[in-house]
Amino acid sequence: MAEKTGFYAGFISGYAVSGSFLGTPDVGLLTPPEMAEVARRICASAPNTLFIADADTGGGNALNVKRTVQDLMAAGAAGCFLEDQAWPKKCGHMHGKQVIPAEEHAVKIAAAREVVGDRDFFIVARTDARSVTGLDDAIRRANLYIDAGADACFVEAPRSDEELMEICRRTKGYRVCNMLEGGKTPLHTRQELMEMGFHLIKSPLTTVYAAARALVDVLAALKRAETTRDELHRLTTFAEFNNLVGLDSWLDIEARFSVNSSVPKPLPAPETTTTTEMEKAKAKAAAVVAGNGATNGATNGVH
Ligand SMILES: C[C@](O)(C(=O)O)[C@H](CC(=O)O)C(=O)O
Ligand SMILES: [Mg+2]
Repeated sequence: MAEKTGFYAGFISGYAVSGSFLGTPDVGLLTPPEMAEVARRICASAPNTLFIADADTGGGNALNVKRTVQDLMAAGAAGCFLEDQAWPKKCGHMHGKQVIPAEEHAVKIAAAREVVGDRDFFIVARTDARSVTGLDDAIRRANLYIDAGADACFVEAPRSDEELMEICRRTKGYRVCNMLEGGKTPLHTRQELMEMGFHLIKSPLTTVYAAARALVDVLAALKRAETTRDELHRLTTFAEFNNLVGLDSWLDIEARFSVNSSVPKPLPAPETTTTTEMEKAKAKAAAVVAGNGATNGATNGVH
């Protein structure tokens, strides 16, 4: 849906996958192999979209980071986030977070960089230190992680426009900003954040919250009225949904390769659908990531 809407990149949110895949809050229950499996399915269903996956803490030390990054690359992701929380982590906007020593996380970022080598995979180093040791330490950590090999830094959960601007003034590399509805950071447009100095902007929970709102409301209506005949405006139509999941292209294969059809006709050679280097560069330079969750609200689109 994000791809069809015109987003060319998306974020696969740990919070959203915890909620939709496990039915649990984002408090360290989702494991890296589960995230890699979801990422594999999402990347396969939208092969022309770049996806950055949330790798949380990477699952442990440098060894776990190596496996996690390799798995996400094999899944088809274009990049990942690696954060400096102590395990079990919590959603960045929740209370009670703890961080590991900065030098320990810098080593994990360096390990991720080594695994990536000269392949094109975007590493975002996230720090959760703002609510633990303060903004100055968070900024120091972000710069340390850039020096260790991250492409971009993400200071999690700044609390005001002043803090957003301070982060842009004092951090190196590409900067990521998160627009989380109901979180600690004021909501801004892509343009406003880019003017402050952010390069990659995501709305990680927009789709999962929109899907949850719709499900809660329609189920309540069904329970109350015991029919949905007056609720059809809340739903996609049969045809609309079939179109979203590409029914026509599958029916075309069925028609051409059924036993009753004559000799199957191969399609003309497809146009190149792989992501070009230019598109990847575009995503690195200036992207707005919107929460992408498909039907289960697990992922986000990017402008
Ligand atoms: C972006 C995020 O990593 C996610 O999983 O969606 C979140 C939300 C956030 O903290 O900004 C998370 O891990 O908590
Ligand atoms: Mg997360």
